[in-house]
Amino acid sequence: MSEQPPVGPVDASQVPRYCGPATFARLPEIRDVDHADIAIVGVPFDSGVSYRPGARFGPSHIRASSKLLRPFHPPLGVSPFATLQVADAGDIAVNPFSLDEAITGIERGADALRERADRAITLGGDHTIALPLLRSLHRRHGPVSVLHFDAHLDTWNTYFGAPYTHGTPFRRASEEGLLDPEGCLHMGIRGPLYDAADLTDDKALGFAIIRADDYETDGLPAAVERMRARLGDRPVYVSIDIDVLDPSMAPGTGTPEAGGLTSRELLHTLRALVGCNVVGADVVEVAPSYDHAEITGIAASHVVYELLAVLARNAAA
Ligand SMILES: N=C(N)NCCCC(=O)O
Ligand SMILES: [Zn+2]
Ligand SMILES: [Zn+2]
Repeated sequence: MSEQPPVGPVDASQVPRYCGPATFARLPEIRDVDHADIAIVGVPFDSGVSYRPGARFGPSHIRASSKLLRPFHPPLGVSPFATLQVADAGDIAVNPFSLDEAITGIERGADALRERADRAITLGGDHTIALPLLRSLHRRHGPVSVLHFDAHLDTWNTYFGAPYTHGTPFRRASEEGLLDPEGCLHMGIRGPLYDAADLTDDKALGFAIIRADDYETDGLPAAVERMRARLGDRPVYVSIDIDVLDPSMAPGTGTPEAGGLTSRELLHTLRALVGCNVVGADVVEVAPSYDHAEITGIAASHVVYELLAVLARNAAA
């Protein structure tokens, strides 16, 4: 952290919220600060989707839905933007016509951003982007625990013979040795699979599972306790597919599944990461064309804010 107090968001008592800037939470752009503790960066890319497209517009939608965020987070008793220098690093612009080039471009963009910011929270984009982000992170941290919130496993092998898709990033990451197989965990899994073997394959890749149903049968505190026990003090990458939420609370997404978490359950679970070594995060699969009244965008922006509050609380400890 630098000596100067952080440059914070535009003051909503001076400049109404619906006036610019278009950055996340009306924060400064990264070029306006010396160094950022946390960068918010967009990856507007959705060429890896298997069903509804549109997550390329996720970053701008989440930013637009983040204007009402306020400075103080009561449950954790922190002011994230006053504790940490958070800045918006804009978007990593990648090739929409070549998955291979896009994946290399995202990795290079993430590497370059690390020169200017200690950690990044990435706004997707479809879930394909987690693979290059994990490749980049591996260079700095070695194998990490992935804490993966999603309706879907995303450890499938290929789609139409293609290895890089939004349903396959964590299988590729595991094969490449990017993950700590003792510490990876899916949260919120539900819905139909292709085959029972999907689950045995997933387990062999190093993932444990807390299902959406477990929230119902065992309750939220048990889910949180199991999560913390699995993560321990390992470096954790938090990957949040917004479709982990029930479609009623996140309609704006490409592969919705009934029976998901409430946004309250998700925010509460994330809050329990206080004290964990969170080294990076993404929020993916927000597809605004299927959203209504910014329901999904607001959920995603609060998810980012919750992560920022956790990181601020950890930094203040
Ligand atoms: N990563 C997300 N959102 N979805 C993966 C679903 C892949 C499928 O169509 O089976
Ligand atoms: Zn999903
Ligand atoms: Zn996913």
